[in-house]
Amino acid sequence: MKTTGGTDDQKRRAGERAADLVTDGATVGLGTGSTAAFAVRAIARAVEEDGLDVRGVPTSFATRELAREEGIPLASLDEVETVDVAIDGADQVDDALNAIKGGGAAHAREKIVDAAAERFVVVADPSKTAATLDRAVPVEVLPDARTTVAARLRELGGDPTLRSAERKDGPVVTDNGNLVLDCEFGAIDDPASLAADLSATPGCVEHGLFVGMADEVYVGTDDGVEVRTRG
Ligand SMILES: O=C[C@H](O)[C@H](O)[C@H](O)COP(=O)(O)O
Repeated sequence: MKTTGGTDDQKRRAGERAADLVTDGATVGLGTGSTAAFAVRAIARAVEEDGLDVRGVPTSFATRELAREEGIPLASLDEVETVDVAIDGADQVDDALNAIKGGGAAHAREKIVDAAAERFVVVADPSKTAATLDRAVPVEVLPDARTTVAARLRELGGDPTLRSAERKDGPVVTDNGNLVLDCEFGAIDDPASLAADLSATPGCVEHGLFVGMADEVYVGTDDGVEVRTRG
């Protein structure tokens, strides 16, 4: 379930500008998705061409593969306690820098890495920005809990749909072996309250609401990068 309408040039500008934040010796959270991939490639170029000394912490199988191919030294999630800077994409970002993530079903690991970061930078294109979050919220669930979690999501006013795989029969299975319910809530006026309700639902492994986490959002435009900062 991808919801992107930006251009590659917009995404590239955002990703490459964010990659400039990475300094020598840093532990870097490597986000997932088409926008974060531009940052991953830019970091890899700095490693190869400038001898930048980093270790990357990938947030998904796909990002680990990309970073490995591009030659970024890696550490796995269970080897790090803190991350200096995390650069990650988003499906939607509101004016308060709250985000919906998980269009690629990577939000559980992304949230762990992004929350461990001293500085968490979202990279996006203008199609991702909105005054109020209103896209479907991905909810990763233990497979056996999908029915009870779906019932709870309906109690919370949502309309959940089991995410289907595009190129195989059956559902999407996350990197963690779980399923994803995409839940429409309409306009989300109080993301913090909804996030707390989702986190308190037994069987919900992680949801895609990233509330109060991003320090900055870099929005790539047709001629530059707009930097939005918390506060
Ligand atoms: O699970 C995937 C992630 O949350 C992505 O960061 C998000 O879906 C944005 O991806 P993209 O930059 O490809 O739109």
